[in-house]
Amino acid sequence: MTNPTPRGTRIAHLGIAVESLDAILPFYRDILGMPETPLDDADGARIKAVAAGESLVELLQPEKSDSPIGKFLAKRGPGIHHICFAVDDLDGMLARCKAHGIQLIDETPRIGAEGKRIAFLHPKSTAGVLVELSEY
Ligand SMILES: CC[C@H](C(=O)O)C(=O)SCCNC(=O)CCNC(=O)[C@H](O)C(C)(C)COP(=O)(O)OP(=O)(O)OC[C@H]1O[C@@H](n2cnc3c(N)ncnc32)[C@H](O)[C@@H]1OP(=O)(O)O
Ligand SMILES: [Co+2]
Repeated sequence: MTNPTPRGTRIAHLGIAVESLDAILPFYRDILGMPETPLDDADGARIKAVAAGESLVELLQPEKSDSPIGKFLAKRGPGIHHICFAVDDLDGMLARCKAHGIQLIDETPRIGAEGKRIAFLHPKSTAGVLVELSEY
């Protein structure tokens, strides 16, 4: 099988569902010393991000209970919510995933919190892990 991502697939970010940004941000930013990076809020969540080298950690606090993060917190409590991989060609990768039977949540890419094109894959197709793909 040909490698569709010549630069390799790096982790763009990890998404962590949190009850309170105010309570947890100081751990990452002030104790661990990870620089805060401004991001837009999205998908009914307030988002704060800190840098981990070339990757980010997104802290996601729900604004409403029926949002993806609100439902996740209610069912599972705080914890790792999704992993995001950067790919060179998002449209090509979505077609490739679909051709291999992976269920797409977003058939059409949309703009994520970093202003990049993103799309999610369903956790039922990916061993229970919600996967986000982001174009470099
Ligand atoms: C895009 C902006 C930003 C960025 O980085 O740029 C973000 O990352 S925002 C992050 C929040 N946005 C999303 O998560 C969008 C994608 N997610 C979804 O579309 C939904 O959350 C979905 C489809 C994964 C689940 O929605 P649904 O309404 O079906 O929720 P349920 O609670 O009924 O869950 C059904 C089923 O899926 C399991 N589930 C849900 N979330 C996760 C998860 N994060 N990881 C693993 N599994 C998950 C849930 O437990 C249910 O399983 P079941 O066995 O049926 O109980
Ligand atoms: Co994300």
